[in-house]
Amino acid sequence: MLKIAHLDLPPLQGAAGTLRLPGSKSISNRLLLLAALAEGETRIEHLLEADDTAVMLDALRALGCAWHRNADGSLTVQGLGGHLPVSQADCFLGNAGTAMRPLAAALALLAARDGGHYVLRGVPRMHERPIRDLVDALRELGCRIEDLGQPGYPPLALRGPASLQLNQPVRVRGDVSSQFLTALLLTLPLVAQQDVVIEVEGELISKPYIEITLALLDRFGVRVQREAWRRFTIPAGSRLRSPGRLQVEGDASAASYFIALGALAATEAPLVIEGIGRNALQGDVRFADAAAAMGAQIEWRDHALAVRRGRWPLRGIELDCVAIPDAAMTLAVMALFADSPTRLTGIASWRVKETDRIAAMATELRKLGATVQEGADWLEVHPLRAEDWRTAAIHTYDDHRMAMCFSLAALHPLAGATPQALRILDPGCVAKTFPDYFETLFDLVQARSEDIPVLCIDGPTASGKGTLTERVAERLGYHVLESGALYRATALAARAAGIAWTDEARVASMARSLALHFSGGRCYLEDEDITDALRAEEIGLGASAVAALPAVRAALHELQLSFRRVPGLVADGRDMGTAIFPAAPLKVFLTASAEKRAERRYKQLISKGFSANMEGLLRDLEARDLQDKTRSSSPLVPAQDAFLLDNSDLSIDASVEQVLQWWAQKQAFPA
Ligand SMILES: O=C(O)C1=C[C@@H](OP(=O)(O)O)[C@@H](O)[C@H](O)C1
Ligand SMILES: C=C(OP(=O)(O)O)C(=O)O
Repeated sequence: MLKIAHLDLPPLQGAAGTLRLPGSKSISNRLLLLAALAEGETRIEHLLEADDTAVMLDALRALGCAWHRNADGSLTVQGLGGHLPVSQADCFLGNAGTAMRPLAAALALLAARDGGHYVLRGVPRMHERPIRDLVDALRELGCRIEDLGQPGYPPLALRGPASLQLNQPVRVRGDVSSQFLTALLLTLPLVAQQDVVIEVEGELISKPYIEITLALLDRFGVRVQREAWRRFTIPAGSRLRSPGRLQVEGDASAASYFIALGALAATEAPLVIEGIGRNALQGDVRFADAAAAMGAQIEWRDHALAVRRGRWPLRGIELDCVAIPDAAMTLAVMALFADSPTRLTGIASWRVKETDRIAAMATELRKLGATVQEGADWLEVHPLRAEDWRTAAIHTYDDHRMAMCFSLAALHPLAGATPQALRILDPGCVAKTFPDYFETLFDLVQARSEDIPVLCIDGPTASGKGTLTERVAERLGYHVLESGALYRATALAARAAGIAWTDEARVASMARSLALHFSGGRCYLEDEDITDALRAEEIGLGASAVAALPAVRAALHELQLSFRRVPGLVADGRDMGTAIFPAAPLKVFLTASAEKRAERRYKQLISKGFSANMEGLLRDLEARDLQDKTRSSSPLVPAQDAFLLDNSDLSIDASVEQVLQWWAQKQAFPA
C-alpha cells in the first residue's frame, strides 16, 4: 500500500494481464454485521481487507463480538444471537457508510430493547454525510437517538431502554441513500416478533444495493416480502441464523477501473478480471454494459470477464446512472477518450458521498483541459482533443474513487496527447476499499521505458546509498534496485537450481529472468527473503565466479534494465548513472569522507556483535576506493551530470530531502 504525499504516474501506453479483484465492500460489511448478530458461527472467505471493513471489525469487537482470522485467510465470526454482551461502546467508523448506517440501526434497536448507551462517530467528512432519514425512521419506531453534532448527521448517541412501536409501518425516505433502507432491513429481524413493515417514501435510489441486502438476508434465513420498491415486510418470527460458510464476490465497483483500462488500452490481448461473473449479486456488474456501449469488447467467463479495446475512439453515451452510482464515476474519465460528449444523469447522490463527487469530478477533469458541465444531479463531459490534454496534480479529496478513476488519465498518449507524467495527490486514500489498487495497476500497464523515471544513486562502499535509496523510493512509491546484490543473488539462485557456477550459458539464462525484488532494505527471490543468505562467505565466492562470465554480465545488464518498471525506479550501485541508466533524469553521487564511512561501518559491525578495528577498516576502505576509481571497466566515478552529495555531516533525513528537492526541480506540475 502506498502511504505517500503524491504519486507520479508515467504516461501509459497499454495494458494486459490478469488480476483478481478484492472482495466486495458492500457484501463484506453486510456479512460481517449479519454474522455478528446471527445465531451460530460464520466463516467468511475472500472478505475485503480495507479501511471500511477494518472499522466494522473493530466496532464489532468493541460490541463484544469475537472473530478471528484463519490460516487460509478466511475469517470466523462468533454470532451473538442478537444479544450484545456490552452495554456501552464508543465506535469510530471512519468514512464507511456501510458501517455507520447499519450499525446505527442495530444499536438503536438493541439499546431500545435491552438498554445501553452507544456512540458512533467517524472522520470529519462522515459528520457531513446525511443520516437524518434513518434517524427519523428509528425515532418514529421509538428509538432514543441523540445528535452529538449537527442534527441529521453523525456523531450519534443511541440509548435505551425505550419501547418500540412495531405495529405501524416504519416509513423511511429512499431518495438520498439506499443505505437507510438497507440498515432497517438488516436489523429489524432482531425485533420481529410480529410482521414488521417498512414503507419507502420518495423514489428509491441505488436499488441494486437493496437486492444485495435481500439476497444476503435470505442466506441468513430471513425472507423479506417485497411489493415493488415501496413496501417490505419482515415476517413475524424471523431470526438471523448463520448459514455456516460464505464466500464474498469480487468487488464489482473496483472492477470498473479495470474494465475501463481494458477498453482503453488492451489492444493486443484482453485484460482478464477474475472474481465476478455475469450473474454477480452486485448491481455494479452492469457497468460492463455501459462500457460496452462506449465501445469496450467484453467476454464473460466463469467468474471472470475479459475486456479489450473495441471501438476506438470510444463513443460518448447518455446514461441514467441511478443504479450504478459508484461505478458511474469511471465513465466520466472514460468520456475523455470518446468522440462525442457523455452525459451522466441520476447522480444526485454523488454530492453526499466521500466528497461532493460532482464538484470534485468536474474540477479535476477541467484541470486536464476538459470541458465539463454540471448540474444538481448530472454531469456532462466533453472528449479531450489530443492537443488539449494538460498534465495536472489531481486532488483526490480523500475519495478512493477519485484516485482510482483519475489514474486512467495517465493513458492520455493513447488519445494522441503528448506523453507527460500525471500526479495523483494522496494516493493512499484508496485504502478505503482497495489498498493495493496502484500495485495491481502497475502490474498490468505498459509504458515506454524512456518515460519511466529512474533516479540513480551511486557511490563508494559505506556511503549510505542503500538506506538513502530505500527512503527516497518509499517517498515516491517507486521500485528499488540494489544492484550490488545481483551477482550474489545469481550465485545463490544457481546453486539452488543445481546449476554449476561455471556453466556460463545456464547461469546466464537463469540470471536474465531472476525474480528479484527489493523492499524495506531486504532482498527477495520470488517470495523468499534471501538477504541473510546472500551474505554467506560461500555465496561471495560464487558471486566472483559468476561475475567472471561475460554472458552472465550481459544477462545481469538486461536484468538491471528490467527493473525500470511503472511507476519508477531508484537504483543504487556503482555504475547506475554511468553504465546502466546513462539517460536517467536524476543522478546522485553520494560520498562521505573515508573517516566517516569507516566510523559508520565500525558502528554497524559492533551493533551486530562483531569485533572491529577502526584503523584497519579505514585502511581497507581507502584501498578499496583507490581500486574502484582506477579499475579499467566501469570505474567508480560520478556521471558528468550527477549531483554530488557529501553526507559526512548530514542526517539521513536531510539527505533524503536534498534528493527529493533535486527531483522536484525536474518536474512541472501546476498546483
Ligand atoms: O449499500 C451499499 O453497500 C452502498 C450503497 C450505495 O450508496 P447509496 O445508497 O447512498 O447510493 C453505494 O454508493 C455505496 O458505496 C455502497
Ligand atoms: C459511497 C461509497 O462508500 P460508502 O459505503 O461509505 O457510502 C463508495 O464506496 O463509493
